[in-house]
Order: sequence, then structure tokens, then C-alpha cells
Amino acid sequence: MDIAIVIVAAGRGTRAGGGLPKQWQPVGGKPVARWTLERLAGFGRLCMVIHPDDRTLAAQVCDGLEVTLVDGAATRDGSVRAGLEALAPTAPDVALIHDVARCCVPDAVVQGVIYALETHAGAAPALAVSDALWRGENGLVVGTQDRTGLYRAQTPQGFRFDAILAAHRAHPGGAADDVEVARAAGLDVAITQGDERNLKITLPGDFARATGLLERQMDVRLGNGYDVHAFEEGDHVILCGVEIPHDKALRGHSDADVGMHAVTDALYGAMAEGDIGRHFPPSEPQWKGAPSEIFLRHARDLASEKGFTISNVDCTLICERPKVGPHAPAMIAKMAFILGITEDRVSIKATTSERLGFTGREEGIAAIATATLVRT
Ligand SMILES: Nc1ccn([C@@H]2O[C@H](COP(=O)(O)OP(=O)(O)OP(=O)(O)O)[C@@H](O)[C@H]2O)c(=O)n1
Ligand SMILES: C[C@](O)(CO)[C@H](O)COP(=O)(O)O
Repeated sequence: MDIAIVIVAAGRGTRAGGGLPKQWQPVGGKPVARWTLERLAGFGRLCMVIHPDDRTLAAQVCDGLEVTLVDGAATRDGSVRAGLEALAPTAPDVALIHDVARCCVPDAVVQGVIYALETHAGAAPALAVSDALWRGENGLVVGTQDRTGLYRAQTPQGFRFDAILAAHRAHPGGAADDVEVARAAGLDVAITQGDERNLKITLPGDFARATGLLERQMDVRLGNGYDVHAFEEGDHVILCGVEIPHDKALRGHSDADVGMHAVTDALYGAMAEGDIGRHFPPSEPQWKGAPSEIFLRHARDLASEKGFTISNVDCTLICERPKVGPHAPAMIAKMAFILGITEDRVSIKATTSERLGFTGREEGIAAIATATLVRT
């Protein structure tokens, strides 16, 4: 399914206050709009609708991300329409329409809308009203309201693209949200699971609530790596960056550091970024005999660019010989230095395979590794 996401960000944020419209103000160390863009980038192509006065701010916030910027209108529904019209020449199957100010939206809320669009023309997240409802006048309760069947609407609101574009073109304007526009055009809209964390920053106090939510939402990734290199004639092996005298060497296109390769692949795996072969193809002659440190540094830098901190790595070398134990402290020091983390976050250990299999017959060395990345 080709998905485009229209993020409406052309409002002035008057109720939220502050020197800038709320979407450009910081929460948890980044502008509100940046959080929203990063959260949605994995779900489809991004189109952000902005006020013409905000082009410079918007370009800064989008740095490094692929985002189509479109000028908005004086009303929310006008801005949505501008975004949809901009997408029309390369129409996606579905459009998700999201308030920029809902910067804490959990993945599950977005995914719930996408699943529902397989069977409905429209889908939107909401929470059933759970508090009693009153009518009030001049500070006094003047009546109560039955809450049965009442929901609090959230975004993203998703629709078949052609249907929502036609609905917006036909609508007279003044709709509270896109579900109202869709229903006016006769589209069925499924209610999907909303989330209390999917708040819309509207009033000044909402910045602190959003900051608290974002600080508690850690992105923790685990990756694994596995590698094997065969022995050939030689007088040393390189394991986790340390040269160890041996009566054989390891064969490989690079320096055949099987342990460092496994850790590097674990880091790539945690980022869903493939493996060493994808970034350094063995078909390319410049990597012949290359120190594996190049690969590990690349994975480390990629993690840093994506905002991840390496929390720990754990590597097990599987071989009968050479004995790893005496060299483990040097290996840990070397790996910690390259990764830029403290030694207590690096574990390197070894096991034999009880003389079973290719490692048992001393035909080669295998290594497995795990890495944890954390993004806050
Ligand atoms: N002309 C407008 C008005 C609103 N929006 C967007 O619609 C969303 C929901 O609107 P709201 O939370 O009311 O934002 P503002 O209009 O910016 O806030 P305020 O009413 O306090 O000025 C926001 O992402 C806002 O940027 C928009 O793109 N174009
Ligand atoms: C679309 C919306 O987020 C649904 O809750 C909301 O209606 C938009 O914000 P506004 O404050 O009503 O403009």
C-alpha cells in the first residue's frame, strides 16, 4: 500500500503561547514538528503543510529528512486540502492526515489506522469518553449529558486517497476534522484504538506533559550478528581488534576479524540496516585486507547519526584454539575505544564446541554477538 502522510502545521498556535507557533517550539530537546516527522517517517512519504511565513523554520526542522513542504491556508481544512492537492499528481493509495501538534503519537495508533484501511474507506483513532459530561453556564452545572457512544477524536485520520480528495473538494469548509469531511461525502469511517499519550499540544501546560511523555518513551533496539571464517596457513589471527599469535590464520576478504564482524552486524541489525556486506560489498576490491575497524566505525557512526546510543555489546567467540581468555581484556579495551563506550558495556567471552562440528575440528572460528541501542 502506497501511503502518504499529510502533516498539517500551518496553524499559529495562539492558545499555546510562546514566541513561535507551537510546532517550532522545543519539547524534550527537539522542535515539536521534528518529533512528529521522525515518528511518522517510517510509515510513508511525508508532506508537511506550513504557513508561508514559516518556510525557513520548516526547512531547518526537516533537515536530513525527505519532506515535501506545501503552503497551507487560513483554516485547518483548507490546509489539509492544500496538502492533498499537492499529492494528487503522484496519488498514493491512502493518505493519513495528522496534526503536527500530536508529537507523541505511538506507533500502534498509526498502525491501527493503516490496518483498518484495508477494509474501510476511512479510519481514525479515538478514545471513548469515560468521565461524566455536564453542561455549564456562568460557572454552574445546568445539566448533564449522556456519554454513551461519545468519543474524543485523535489523528492520524486515514482515508483512501481519491475518496478524501474528492470529499474535500466537495466540502463547503468549516469542518472540525477530516472525519467530518469524509462523512459528509458518505464515506464509512472505522473507529480505531486511540491512546491517552497521543495528546495535541494546545495550551501552554501541554508542553510539559508532552516532554514527560517523550522522556519516558525510550526506543530500545536489539540486534544480533553471526560470522564464520575458515583457517588457512599463517601465524596469527585478529580477534576483536587484537592480534593473537597462532599456528593458523583466518581467511577473508578483509582482515577476517570474525568477532568484530559479528558485533558490527549486531549493530546494523539493531538499526534494521542489513549487514556488513550491504555497506562494504565483498565484490569491491578496496576492502581487500581492510582492517575491520572501518566497518565497526561505520556502524557506530550510523547509530549516532540516527540518534542512538550504544548501550552494550556482547560477543562470544567459538573456537578450540587459540585460547581467548588471556586476550579478552585487551579485546574489550579495543572494542570499547572504537565504539566510544565504557569497558563495562563490552563483553567478550569464548567457548569451545566440545570438539564437535567445524569449530571442534579446528577448521575455523565462529562468533555470535548481540548489541543494544537506545534512543530517547
Ligand atoms: N490554518 C490552519 C490551522 C491549523 N492547522 C493545523 O491543524 C492542527 C490542529 O489545529 P490546532 O491545534 O488548533 O492548532 P493551531 O490552529 O495552530 O492552534 P490555535 O487554534 O491555538 O491557534 C495543527 O497541527 C495546526 O498547525 C493548519 O495546518 N492550518
Ligand atoms: C483534528 C483534531 O485533532 C481532532 O481532535 C482536532 O479537531 C483539531 O484541533 P482543533 O483544536 O479542533 O483545531
